[in-house]
Amino acid sequence: MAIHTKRDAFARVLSFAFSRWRRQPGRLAATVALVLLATAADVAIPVATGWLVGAVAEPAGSPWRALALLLALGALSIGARIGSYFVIIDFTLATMRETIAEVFARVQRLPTGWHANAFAGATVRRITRGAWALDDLADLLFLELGPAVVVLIGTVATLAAFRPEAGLLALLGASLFIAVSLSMTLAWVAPAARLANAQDSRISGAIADAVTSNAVVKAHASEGREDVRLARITDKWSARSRRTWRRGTATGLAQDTVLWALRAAVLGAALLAWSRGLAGPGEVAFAVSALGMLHGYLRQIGSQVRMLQKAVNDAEEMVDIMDVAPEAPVARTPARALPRCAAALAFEHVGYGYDGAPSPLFSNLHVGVPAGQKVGLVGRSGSGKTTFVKLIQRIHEVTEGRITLGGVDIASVRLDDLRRHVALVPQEPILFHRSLAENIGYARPDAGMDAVREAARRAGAHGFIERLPKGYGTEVGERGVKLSGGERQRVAIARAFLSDAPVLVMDEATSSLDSEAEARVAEAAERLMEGRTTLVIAHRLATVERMDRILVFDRGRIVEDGPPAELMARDGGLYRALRDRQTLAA
Ligand SMILES: Nc1ncnc2c1ncn2[C@@H]1O[C@H](COP(=O)(O)OP(=O)(O)OP(=O)(O)O)[C@@H](O)[C@H]1O
Repeated sequence: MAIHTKRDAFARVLSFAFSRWRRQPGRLAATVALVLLATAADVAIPVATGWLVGAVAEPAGSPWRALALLLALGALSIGARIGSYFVIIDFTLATMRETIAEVFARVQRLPTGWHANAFAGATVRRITRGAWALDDLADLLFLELGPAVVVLIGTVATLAAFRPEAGLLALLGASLFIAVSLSMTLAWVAPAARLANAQDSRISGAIADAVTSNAVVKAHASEGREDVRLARITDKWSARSRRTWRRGTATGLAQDTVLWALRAAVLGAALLAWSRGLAGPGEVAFAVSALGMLHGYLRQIGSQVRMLQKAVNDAEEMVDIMDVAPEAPVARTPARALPRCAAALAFEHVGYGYDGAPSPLFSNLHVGVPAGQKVGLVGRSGSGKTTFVKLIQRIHEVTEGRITLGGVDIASVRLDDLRRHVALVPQEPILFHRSLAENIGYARPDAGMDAVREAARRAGAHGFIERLPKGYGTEVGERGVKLSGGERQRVAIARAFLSDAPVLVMDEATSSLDSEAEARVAEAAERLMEGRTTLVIAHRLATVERMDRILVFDRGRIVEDGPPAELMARDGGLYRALRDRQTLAA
């Protein structure tokens, strides 16, 4: 995650919000204009009231015109205010809709490493809380704080016109008040709120993590342990929130203290002037009423500044997401199209290491796979097989050398093109909580039901799907929990059939299926491999024996390379040792 200083949250969040608000200039201008109109009417109402009272006081005066004006101003104030609410409803909803879409689009495109470190639940919370904070932010700035500041400036200006020294005093007082409010909020409350919000996201992350793994929790009868674990996280959240809220309250106290100090200074000065005969009762009354007005506006602004801080902090973690760079769609220019037939694969002097690893996993890895060859990748756990296939999909980017498909450097190919070229059948297929038809069709959204059925047939999945009460319309549960392991694998194979990619990467399941299920999966896999360049991270002897060629990995190096029978015949070879122990990825 991008690291930011605590104080720049306001600048970052406000510039994020304004850049989205600017996309609706008409609604923005209408909101501001209507709010200003309503505010102007509000300010004029006491003036019209004054006329009315003045007219009544005069023996021959007629108050009716003043009354008509007063009613017209009242209607204008209500009409303009309600109008601004109607406009801001559409303005805010459009902003929230666009922001959610934009952040979701970014989250989907963030690198695998980011997702590996993020809790899904926390990400959801960051986005939803942030979107709602944008709603608060718009209401506060345009409907409340903005008009209040305008009125304050107007009041100070009126005071200054009437009594320059009173205007100066009001200006100094208001400036002191706003300076105290902003500095305490920015430097003291906001950093605490940032930590509280991070913990708030952790609560969502922890709940989602435990709920997602509920089967494991049940299997270990560890519900109580999970309760305690969550309580630890909420305890910390509560401590951090208490600190934030107390700081907010203390800021309110400081604001009130400044207001009362201002009141004491002004009244003290007025009374001193009166006691020396420099001011009459009229002047003292003026000072009292002007102060009362100022006090009201400043209090309002003070509480709005505190709400503004909350909205900014609530949006902050969402804005952070937008600062993380997405996967590069094309790492090196110019982008090239991958020919459909590009199925020969080559690693040319490839180097790659994970961040933080003491030494690179691969260095100078050099190996070619001709089109259509079936290659088994074997080796001990952690020897680099998974990383090898991830580099082909550009889940990680090589740091040295290059990988080519059909002679084209994959770094110069658009990511979506590359990934459509490589079908993946993972070890633990993950399905969407959607219908089976949607899950299989995911590989090719334009495929019709006939193509989906055909793919399922070839994957040996059609039979079990047809037997389900809702057939292809059956929803499979989150991540596919309602299907058996073998069924999930056949759905993943059906997906790969449908995508019809020239390169196939399979990570064979290590968990044992019963022999019948295993035979079905193996048959389907065999059919899928036909005519494709295939890389199988292989764990089963039967699979390995059917391969054209085996690459044996050991600590990031390919130590043996050849047909299975030839490797088996090598005395003292690693493949043979692994086979003798019957564990190909121990
Ligand atoms: N995301 C990651 N971040 C840091 N190190 C990683 C990451 N993924 C893998 N590694 C490390 O890289 C090395 C190679 O891992 P890799 O997953 O490629 O091995 P593997 O041969 O596929 O193992 P297995 O058969 O157990 O799946 C291991 O030491 C592993 O700990």
